Amino acid sequence: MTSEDRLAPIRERIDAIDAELLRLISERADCAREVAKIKEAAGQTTHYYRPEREAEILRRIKTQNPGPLEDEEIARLFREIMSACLALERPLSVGYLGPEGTFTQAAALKHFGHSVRTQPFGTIGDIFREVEAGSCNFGVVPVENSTEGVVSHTLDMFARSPLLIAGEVMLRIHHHLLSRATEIGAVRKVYSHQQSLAQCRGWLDRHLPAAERIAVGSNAEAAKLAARSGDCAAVAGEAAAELYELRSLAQRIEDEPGNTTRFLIIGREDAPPSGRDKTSLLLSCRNEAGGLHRLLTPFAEQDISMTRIESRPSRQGVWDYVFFVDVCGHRGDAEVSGALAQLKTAANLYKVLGSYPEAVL
Ligand SMILES: O=C(O)C(=O)C[C@]1(C(=O)O)C=C[C@@H](O)C=C1
Repeated sequence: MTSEDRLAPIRERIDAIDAELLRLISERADCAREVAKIKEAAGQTTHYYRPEREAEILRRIKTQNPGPLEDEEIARLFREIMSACLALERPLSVGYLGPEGTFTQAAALKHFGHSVRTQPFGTIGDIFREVEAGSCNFGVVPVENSTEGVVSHTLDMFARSPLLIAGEVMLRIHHHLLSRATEIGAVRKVYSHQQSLAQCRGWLDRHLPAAERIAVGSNAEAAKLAARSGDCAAVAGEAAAELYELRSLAQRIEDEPGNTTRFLIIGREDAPPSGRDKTSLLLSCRNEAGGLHRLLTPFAEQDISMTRIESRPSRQGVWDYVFFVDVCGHRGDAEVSGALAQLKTAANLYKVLGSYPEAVL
């Protein structure tokens, strides 16, 4: 029997499975239409997107996954099915830090799937403004990188904005050296976002010590610039290579192999409880011995884990600081709401930035 003969019956099985999958996915899409009708009747026009429900579904799929596909892979497939179902109910528009091809766009698509309308904006401030004005349903902004630390501009925007955090996305960041040149030796200038240059500092020192490093607004803009001249390169992601037709001269040049960026989903509302949530807060206390310790004591007393604390100058006094704090749990949970009530009375500044599901994908 030839290999073609052996393949034929398996392909027949695949065709039958595909027909069944198609039937089931269409049936699921019909259910989404029913859901939309109920939401419409209830007048919940702003609640078509349900982050807590999506997080629950993805978590369940991952625990039920029998293999052989990886949990992440199967969750990505379901992510896209839900994205298409939501688009049938009501398409979402999502603003991100552009231009096209940035990691922020990749984060937006990872979180919402490919059926949303993504819209690039030039600055983090523009994204906040557009979501506040209602021209985008949600925005996606970078907040911290595992190698380079916090994106301070994003944190500062929260201090001034009424927007809330409705979700988080973790994205593994792989940087490549992209150019029209055919070899690394021909590269005289390297463009990238300053964080990316910093994340690849060691590699650039070793392989391109003489090349000039130029910081620009985004990795995608760097790729655009690199596409203009044969002796330039960009440090950017895979999406930018395709978009700007650049050759990848070296892959995965980041100094830390676990390099991950965390992005936040910002919206006019945060998310209802999903069972595994985080709450982000903006706090400040009196500038005195033990002030911060006293402020955070309610979390310890209620056994609430703090996953992050970041300090930023308050811009009000020379030595005054505000703290960005993330804790496990939803602000509607009894322990968290108890701790928050205590905190509110003790803090100089107290602002809940939102409760939202922990990243699933
Ligand atoms: O359950 C809902 O409320 C739905 O709208 C359905 C659905 C889904 O496809 O499962 C779609 C979009 C929502 O964001 C959450 C879930």
